[in-house]
Amino acid sequence: MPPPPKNRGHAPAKAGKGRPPPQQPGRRMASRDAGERAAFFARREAATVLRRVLRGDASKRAGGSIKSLVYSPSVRNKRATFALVCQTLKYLTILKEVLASTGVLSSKWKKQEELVYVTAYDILFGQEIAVSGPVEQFIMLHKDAFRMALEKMCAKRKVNAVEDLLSKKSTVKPKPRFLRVNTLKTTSGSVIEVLKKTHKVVKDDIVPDMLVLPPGTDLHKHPLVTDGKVFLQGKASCMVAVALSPKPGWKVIDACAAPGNKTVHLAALMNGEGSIIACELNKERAKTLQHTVRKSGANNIETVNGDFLEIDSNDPSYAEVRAILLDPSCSGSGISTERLDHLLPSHSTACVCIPH
Ligand SMILES: C[S@@+](CC[C@H](N)C(=O)[O-])C[C@H]1O[C@@H](n2cnc3c(N)ncnc32)[C@H](O)[C@@H]1O
Repeated sequence: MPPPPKNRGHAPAKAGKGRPPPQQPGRRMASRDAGERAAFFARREAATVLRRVLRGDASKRAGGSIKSLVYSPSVRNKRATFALVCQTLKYLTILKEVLASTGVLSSKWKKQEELVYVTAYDILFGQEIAVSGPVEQFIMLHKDAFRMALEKMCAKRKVNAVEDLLSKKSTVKPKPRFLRVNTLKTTSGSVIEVLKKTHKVVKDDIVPDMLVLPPGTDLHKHPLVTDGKVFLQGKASCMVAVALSPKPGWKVIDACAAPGNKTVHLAALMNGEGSIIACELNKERAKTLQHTVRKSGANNIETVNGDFLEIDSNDPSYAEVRAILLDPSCSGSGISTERLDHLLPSHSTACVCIPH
């Protein structure tokens, strides 16, 4: 028998499409209300991301990674949205089988099937739902039928819990949280002193001034990050500037620079001495590059919004250039574990495991 779902099955409130219902009078727990409303919107944001991810996967075209889609400016509740997308993908084969076996998906709901999957995940395996719209009402209406279908699946496959239906292939070893100390502003020793009060932190054994923290450590809002004293940069990304090993005083071109993590890493390795010309073709990304440069405190970087291919190599101002860092595709974005590709249907053909 599958374990009982965590939500307690509140009667769904009436709501318009895409809009949560008004707050119920008499409720005292304002923060809980806010959390429920945030969850309502996170389900919609997760459904939009899921649609793009699944379409990209089905068409075998390189769409945006889950992370890049979630971290786009249009997504407000990034943390909850990311968790919902990943969890829904993990349970997707089971959810599809449950919905198919109960035969409740009319053409109306098929048009919004990603929202149905996300909401079904949230109601069957996730949190208690109180703030609801039409899709929540639809899932709540059929919740008992879905639970029975889950029980039948477990019985048929001779497993005790729904989690036992999940493929072992769908889990990968979580990666540590890497961060790079910006030596233009601080030292590894100072950062370790601050972080060790709250986290387990060690120095990386390969990349200088890289620190390693446990997987899942969230430092996005930590003052060290917001002040530009550390950059949340992956290990592979940091190896590039280290491999180039620019010396203080060199003149270097970063040809494809935005968002600028490697540019400012170059500046740190050069101890802020010499000069870096950072080219970025895309206008919006050039603004991000400028922001990264400002945050790093480097004052030897000239940003250029333009095509590095149009640089006139005969121009005497480039005569002194000692090295070019060329990173047209991100060192991390092509790695399947970074992109969480293992969660996609095309990577998990045997997502439901059937014991012999
Ligand atoms: C993978 S990203 C670079 C990441 C960056 N090195 C970092 O570590 O933060 C590639 C960037 O190159 C830019 N780009 C592509 N072709 C370019 C060109 N011909 N000239 C300048 N920038 C270009 C893209 O707009 C994109 O922002």
